[in-house]
Amino acid sequence: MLGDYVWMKPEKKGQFDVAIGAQVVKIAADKLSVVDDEGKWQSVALSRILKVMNSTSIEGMDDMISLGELDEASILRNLFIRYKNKLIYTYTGSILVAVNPYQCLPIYTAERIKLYQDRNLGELPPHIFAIADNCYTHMRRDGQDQCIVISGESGAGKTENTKLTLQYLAAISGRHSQIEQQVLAANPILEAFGNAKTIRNDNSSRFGKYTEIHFNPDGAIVGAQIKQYLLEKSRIVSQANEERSFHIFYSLLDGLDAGDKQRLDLVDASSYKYLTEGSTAKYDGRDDRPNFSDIRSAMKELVFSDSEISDILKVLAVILHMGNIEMEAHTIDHLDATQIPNMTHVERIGKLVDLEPAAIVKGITTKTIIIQNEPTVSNLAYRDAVDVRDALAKGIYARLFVWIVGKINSAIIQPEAGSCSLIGLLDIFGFENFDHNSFEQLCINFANETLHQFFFHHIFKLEQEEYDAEGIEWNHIDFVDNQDCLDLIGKKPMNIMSLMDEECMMPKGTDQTLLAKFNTAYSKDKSYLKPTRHKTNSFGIAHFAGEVYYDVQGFCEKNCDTFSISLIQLIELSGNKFLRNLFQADIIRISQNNKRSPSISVQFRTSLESLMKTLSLCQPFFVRCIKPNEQKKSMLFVRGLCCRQLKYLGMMETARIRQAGYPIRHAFQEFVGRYWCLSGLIPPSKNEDKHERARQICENVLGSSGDYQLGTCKVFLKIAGDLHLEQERNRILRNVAIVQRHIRRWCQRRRAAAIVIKRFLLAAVRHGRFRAWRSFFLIRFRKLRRQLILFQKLWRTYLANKSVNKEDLGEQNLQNFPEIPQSERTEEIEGTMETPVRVDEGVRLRDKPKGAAGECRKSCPPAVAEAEARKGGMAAKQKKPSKFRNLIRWKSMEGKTPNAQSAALRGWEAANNGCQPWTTSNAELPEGELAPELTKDSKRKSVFLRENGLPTMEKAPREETMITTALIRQKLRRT
Ligand SMILES: Nc1ncnc2c1ncn2[C@@H]1O[C@H](COP(=O)(O)OP(=O)(O)OP(=O)(O)O)[C@@H](O)[C@H]1O
Repeated sequence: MLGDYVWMKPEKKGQFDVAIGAQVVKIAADKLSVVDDEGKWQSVALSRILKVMNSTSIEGMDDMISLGELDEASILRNLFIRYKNKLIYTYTGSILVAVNPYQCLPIYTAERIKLYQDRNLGELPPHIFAIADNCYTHMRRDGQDQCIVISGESGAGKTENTKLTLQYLAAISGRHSQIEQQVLAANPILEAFGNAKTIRNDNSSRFGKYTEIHFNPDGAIVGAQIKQYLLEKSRIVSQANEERSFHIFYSLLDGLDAGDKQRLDLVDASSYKYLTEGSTAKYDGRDDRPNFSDIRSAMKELVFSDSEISDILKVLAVILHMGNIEMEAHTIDHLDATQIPNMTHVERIGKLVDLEPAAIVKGITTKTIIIQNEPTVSNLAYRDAVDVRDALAKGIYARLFVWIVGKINSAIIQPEAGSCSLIGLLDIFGFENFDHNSFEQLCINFANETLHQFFFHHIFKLEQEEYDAEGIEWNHIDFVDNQDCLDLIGKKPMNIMSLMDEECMMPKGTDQTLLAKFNTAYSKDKSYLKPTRHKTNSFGIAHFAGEVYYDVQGFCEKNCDTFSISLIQLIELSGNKFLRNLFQADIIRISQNNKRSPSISVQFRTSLESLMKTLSLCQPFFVRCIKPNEQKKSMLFVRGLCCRQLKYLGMMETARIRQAGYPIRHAFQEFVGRYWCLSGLIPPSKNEDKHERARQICENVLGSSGDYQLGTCKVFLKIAGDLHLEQERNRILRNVAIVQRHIRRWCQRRRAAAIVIKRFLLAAVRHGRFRAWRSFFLIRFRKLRRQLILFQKLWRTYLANKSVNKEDLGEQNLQNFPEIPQSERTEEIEGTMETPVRVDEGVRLRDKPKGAAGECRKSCPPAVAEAEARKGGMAAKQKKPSKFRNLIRWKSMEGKTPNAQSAALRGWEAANNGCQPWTTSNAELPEGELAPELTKDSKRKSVFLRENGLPTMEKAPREETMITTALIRQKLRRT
């Protein structure tokens, strides 16, 4: 149908040509017009159309194993579609495929780092940060060492992804300490001394690197260690066209100031033979001058001392001068010899490292051999002398590089880091197949074969063996095992490398005799390819990534790493301690009469074995880097090149096995321990059947999705199943955390409140405030009690008054109060004073029998009455409430001593306590008119009056008070 996507057969039938996707734009009778994935319009016969494309392949998927059709064409298209959309990362299960974008993408920001933190694999779009985070999480969760193996061709992006991983780990580990800065600072130094521009990559690592990052139990970086493998030291003396030597030389010559340059007798890069072989001292995209200052500051960060930096610069200058030593063929006594016509550079070297020029000349133009325990010196032919000179330069640089790595390690390795967990990052040279391959390529490809086996061993062999052992149902997938190839190069007893070693020991061993031995020994080996007509000096090996032919020229010399005794003796003569120190191990070896150092192949195999041992102890993650084009251009995806890399990396088989298999597995105990919260709220007991509980959890959460299988000891999960379980667990834990947070907050607040009170009381007691607070509360309590009593009183009074005839009590206000005749008043006074009547009895004074009162008066002489009045409360209480109570009182107290008057008043006042009398200030009473003694009495502040004889809560209005005061005056005057 129009608009449909289809698969088309490839035009060519090459090894790496696979079906291409296309969209149908026109349909004719026997032809289709299509636009293919590369944007080409084509009119194709129906026979070229293979099938309609699966919907998953049209837009592309984050994870290859989700593709509906899993073959080379769909995997390649998936990468292509995503690459076009600047999505350079894609998963194949837990394996990350990274296509080099050759441009800066805004996907490595601090926000991205935060985004990927604590996320499960597959939760977010594929990213190198997701792998790094997963690795970190696994390390912390399981306490197991982890490693990330980053592989791919030269220029595929291994080093960039290693750096990004390192930056991510430094960012999330959270301590931001000096050690993190030091670990990051190691990179520019290593790149300067170990990287160079090659045809394939402008910043190619010419050594393998395994970086171990050590973390403490809190997940913070506490140290690191770097291991280096097989530096390509031949680059020091020669480079292919358009290639350069190691970056440091160009940075040094561009970045050094004039004074330093003069001191080292250095000029610009174009003046040095060792730097001009490739005729590209400068290239776009690299500025060597600022790089040099970066390198120096990185060295400072890693505690390189000034004298060490100065010595390093001297050694580099020596290497450059060495390359410029010109030699001429010469004969002495009819024997080949070499002479040095111009001694300028020899003298410069001598000056820099404190060596006699004659000793240098002797060292590089002659050789010392021991014959019958006697050292015999012979001249070297021109070619041999050049080789010795170059060997000296290479030897010095290789040892300098080892020393620099050691120096970095001494700054970043933490002695206590032994007990910590680690994450290892392996950035090792990819598979190499050039037009001309030599000994180095053989070693590099051997390392790649070993890593490939590690990868396949992990992905296939172990996986299949484990499925079988656990009784998991799945379809077996065939894969190509590279064991034969490994055996041929370096594993079986008589392998290529051991034959090389043997040949190096032979006095007459040459590269040609070595090749002849290979041809004889491996003529029947499937992986060995005999020299062809065009490649007579080469042998081939059928690697997992294709056939590679190696030119044997220089094999023996490179493998033996001949660094003659004469040269070691020359170094020993140097007054430069740093230089002598670089050769310390060789000097010791020579002094112990051990003439031979282990061959390069032996050293390489030993370090490779140790690396594989380390990796096998870790939980590995794999990042497979793909180089999309050879031109280093952005947005250019060359299908053939990518397809080749996918094949070499075993991505097709990987995708299939990952799709069919269960990459994540947990022992029952561990699984139940982690996910028990997904099957109710009861934690697993010790004796519980963990298999049954694991089954319950899987059924609860994953149902019949097929994302899991239960083995005999383990739960096997697909990525999707694991992701789902993790998400569910996180959801439940989040909810639990919310509840816990509330409870904790409540408890915390209670505890905090108790602490505050306790603190306050302690402080109060300490500062004497406790009493103040106590009295404060007591005052409040008493006030409250008084108010209650008052209310009680008022209520009772009210009840009592209710039963009293209000008319008889005389409801007259003060304004129209009638004049009281003298007689009446006296009687009243007398009656009142002498006849105690209880108010609450509700009996009027006048109603009481006068006789009783009279008798009382008679029986009570004035002294007794006074005493009565002094008693206060009782007497006053018994008096009938009256407007004139005070007058009566004063009347009755007339003629008494001021003290008696005052006492009577106090008694009265006490009796009226709580009755809220009218009060008027003494000050308002005219001085001398009313009880002058009273006003003089400082304790008395008020005269108490009663209103209508009834107790009241209301305060007297001001005018009434004044009237009352006037009335008192009037009454008193009258009396
Ligand atoms: N993720 C990326 N983003 C931007 N540019 C990248 C990325 N990855 C790689 N590159 C570019 O590709 C170049 C080559 O990458 P890198 O040096 O990492 O390759 P390599 O695989 O380590 O090569 P070699 O094996 O030669 O060291 C880098 O210098 C950089 O310009």
